[in-house]
Amino acid sequence: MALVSAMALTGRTLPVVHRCLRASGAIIPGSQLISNFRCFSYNMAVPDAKTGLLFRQMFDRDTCTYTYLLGDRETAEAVLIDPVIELAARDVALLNQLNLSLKYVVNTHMHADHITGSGLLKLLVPGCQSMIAEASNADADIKLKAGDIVRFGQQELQVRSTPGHTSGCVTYVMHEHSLAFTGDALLIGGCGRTDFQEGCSETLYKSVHTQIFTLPQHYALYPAHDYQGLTVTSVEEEKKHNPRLGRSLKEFVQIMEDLKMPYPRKIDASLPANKVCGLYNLPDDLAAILKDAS
Ligand SMILES: N[C@@H](CCC(=O)N[C@@H](CSS)C(=O)NCC(=O)O)C(=O)O
Repeated sequence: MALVSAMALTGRTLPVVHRCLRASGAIIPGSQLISNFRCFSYNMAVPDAKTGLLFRQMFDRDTCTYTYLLGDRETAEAVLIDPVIELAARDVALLNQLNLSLKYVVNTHMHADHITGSGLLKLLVPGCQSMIAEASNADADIKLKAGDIVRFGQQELQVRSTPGHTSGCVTYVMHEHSLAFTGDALLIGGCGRTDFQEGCSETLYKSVHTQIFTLPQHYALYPAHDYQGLTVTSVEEEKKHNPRLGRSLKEFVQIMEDLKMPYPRKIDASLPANKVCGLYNLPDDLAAILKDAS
């Protein structure tokens, strides 16, 4: 359960936040108590207060997507990585509760299983800017390239290009805190599928082996999804135990070919919407929220 302080929300965003939360299945009685129906957030053991980084991992139960909130304790500037449109209100509520100011909404790639919260968050938090890799061919205020640094306060995210699941996939590395956000390139004990968008197994294998497995062993890795209830892994664990990526390239390609997974339920709505920050042809409940916010 999360207790949202209504006082912390601005008059403008509060009604929109309420509608978003209703649409996402959260219950809002007068007390502002939000049920744990679809989402949760909690403190991670690392990094701690001493590092100057405020870190929250949040989960969308519908699509098993992780959204990460990173805040610089010194300046209160913050970024969100991979927000989900139905949970934009949860993210705004948490930002307000923690007295953080959202600077960037950052995407690891153009998602196929859910609609990004980037566009809606830009409306709810005027002044924040969206980011995605240039290679994704999606719209955003800032298009990222390998080697770019995303700065918020005293914190830095290094952009590493990790294509293969899609051609615009990137991994964000925080060297100062020994951790990385791998998007769908590397999942815990798995990896992103390579059978649609511009998926390519050989490319994904090379990306992970050259850009992620070359990080120091102790770096913590945070994926964009987990379907087993796991939250975090490390370079060392994945190099030792990943049942797909720990094999030879030839074996990996065969494993990926044999997956034969059904397409994500929301792929038809997600891909066209995510090309334009999530603001296209939305279902009625989300379109109504958008109308309120604009
Ligand atoms: N059942 C889910 C979609 C599951 C899925 O396809 N996940 C993707 C990442 S989101 S495009 C994936 O790459 N999975 C790899 C794996 O091994 O699970 C839904 O319908 O949303």
